[in-house]
Amino acid sequence: MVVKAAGLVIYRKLAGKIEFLLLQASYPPYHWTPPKGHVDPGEDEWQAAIRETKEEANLNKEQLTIHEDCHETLYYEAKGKPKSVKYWLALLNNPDDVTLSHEHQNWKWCEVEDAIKIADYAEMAQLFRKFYKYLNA
Ligand SMILES: Nc1ncnc2c1ncn2[C@H]1C[C@H](O)[C@@H](COP(=O)(O)OP(=O)(O)OP(=O)(O)O)O1
Ligand SMILES: [Mg+2]
Repeated sequence: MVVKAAGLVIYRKLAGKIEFLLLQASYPPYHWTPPKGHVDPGEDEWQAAIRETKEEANLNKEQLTIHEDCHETLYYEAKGKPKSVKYWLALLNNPDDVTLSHEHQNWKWCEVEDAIKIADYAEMAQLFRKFYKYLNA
């Protein structure tokens, strides 16, 4: 059984530059990902993505413009189980402050190459490239 998760790849535009939001886990391996988490029973991936973004970064749907047509699903193994994570791209309308839940210890706004470095996983790198291309198309 695949463990399903979902999230939002949030970006902002600051001084003409696109920056992506990454959150650092407060537990090993202290990895950096966009806000995301498990799909709860009775929820679909879209609902989970929005709920997790609120819980993890304190950002509401109203503060975001979600690009419903720009999404990607990653598949990898986490804690010995296959996991899927569906991400949609979302603009943070105003570059407001982000506040964190206890699950994270730090956050960072990163330009695309920095986001790719810090996220550190090959599929995540591809996802950032694809979403960045979408924004520059
Ligand atoms: N894109 C990825 N590819 C491969 N491994 C990853 C990727 N992202 C994270 N991992 C690793 C880091 C951890 O060792 C493990 C679980 O991380 P992650 O999927 O972020 O779940 P999580 O349990 O920390 O949080 P969440 O509840 O938000 O899904 O998988
Ligand atoms: Mg999470």
